[in-house]
Amino acid sequence: MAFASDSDDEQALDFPGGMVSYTSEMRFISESQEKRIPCYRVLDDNGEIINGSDLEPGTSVSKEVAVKMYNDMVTLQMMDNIFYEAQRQGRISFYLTSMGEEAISIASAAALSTEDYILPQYREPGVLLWRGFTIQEFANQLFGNKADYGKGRQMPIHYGSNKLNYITISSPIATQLPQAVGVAYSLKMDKKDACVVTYTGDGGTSEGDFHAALNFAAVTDAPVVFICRNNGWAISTNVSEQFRSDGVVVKGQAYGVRSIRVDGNDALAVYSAIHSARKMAISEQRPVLVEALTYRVGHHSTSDDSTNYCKAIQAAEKTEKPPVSDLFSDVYDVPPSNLREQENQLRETINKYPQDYPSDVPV
Ligand SMILES: Cc1ncc(C[n+]2csc(CCOP(=O)(O)OP(=O)(O)O)c2C)c(N)n1
Ligand SMILES: [K+]
Repeated sequence: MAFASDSDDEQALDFPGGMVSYTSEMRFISESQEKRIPCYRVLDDNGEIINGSDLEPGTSVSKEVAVKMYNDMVTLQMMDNIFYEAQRQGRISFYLTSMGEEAISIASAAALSTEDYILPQYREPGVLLWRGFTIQEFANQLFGNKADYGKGRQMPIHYGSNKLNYITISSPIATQLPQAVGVAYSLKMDKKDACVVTYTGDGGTSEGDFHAALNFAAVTDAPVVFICRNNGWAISTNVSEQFRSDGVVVKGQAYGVRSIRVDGNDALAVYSAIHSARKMAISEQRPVLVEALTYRVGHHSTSDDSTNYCKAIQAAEKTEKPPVSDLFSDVYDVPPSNLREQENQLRETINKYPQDYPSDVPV
């Protein structure tokens, strides 16, 4: 049996990737850290800048940029409301809103150059809006008309724009991630002063493509920024059923990718983090992972009814209604005759017209 000694610990193994020190202590690496990775924010709960907060040095947001960010976030909400209603009216076949997640797409777009390539998931039309895609251009795609750049071949919301360096959305989750690394590698070979920014939801990180992409980006030193919108849900699957790790941010380190967790509802924090991430990606030629914590305020899409996976709602819906007799009890110790008469009349009416009364109320 070997005993631990200090001198043991000083010995090291020269192994590909660097020196590995020896230890005679058998210690498994814990599956979790004691404390969760903190979430970077700049604004407090009231939207005021926190004193001494760490905005990236040199990143002051001009009034013009701040106003455009606000305008675009409001425009995105209005656009979502109108197109959502159009879908409900049967005028388009499908729609998906960004409600609750506007700050991630708009503030990240604000921190980029239009030379940077975007490989989106589907909840980032805010980037297009920021870059000047018009409401008419969105509408043309949604209606699949002749003016749609995709010639009506795609489902609604699968936008794309050559002019704006926004690669067309494809439905299969996470395929854009390894593709983004390929695009970033080509920018690297061409020595371009630009990077690739690719988006995924937390659900996308449960796909193999996410893991392949992070590793691929790390080993090719590709200038790509991965932005994960962690809104806690992949349609009806909660993150607790998707992974046991501390969210998504910790996966970066395992692949050798620098990473940060940020408050996705804090537009200034998103702007600052993406501005820094872009600079690191280009000047240091490396990938960066950003996990933005956020909430999906609406349904997943028009094909989904999220009240179905509210557990509370399902349980309440399945529980029997109180019986008819409860309508007449709990007021009088001995019900007066007129009340008993009303109860009898009600029961007779229900017996006569059962189809007009809810079947789940015990008579
Ligand atoms: C490979 C693949 N599997 C399943 C689906 C069906 N699907 C569409 S969206 C979605 C949820 C994705 O969730 P997430 O990545 O967290 O994004 P969010 O919708 O929350 O923005 C799923 C499972 C798909 N499009 N592609
Ligand atoms: K995709």
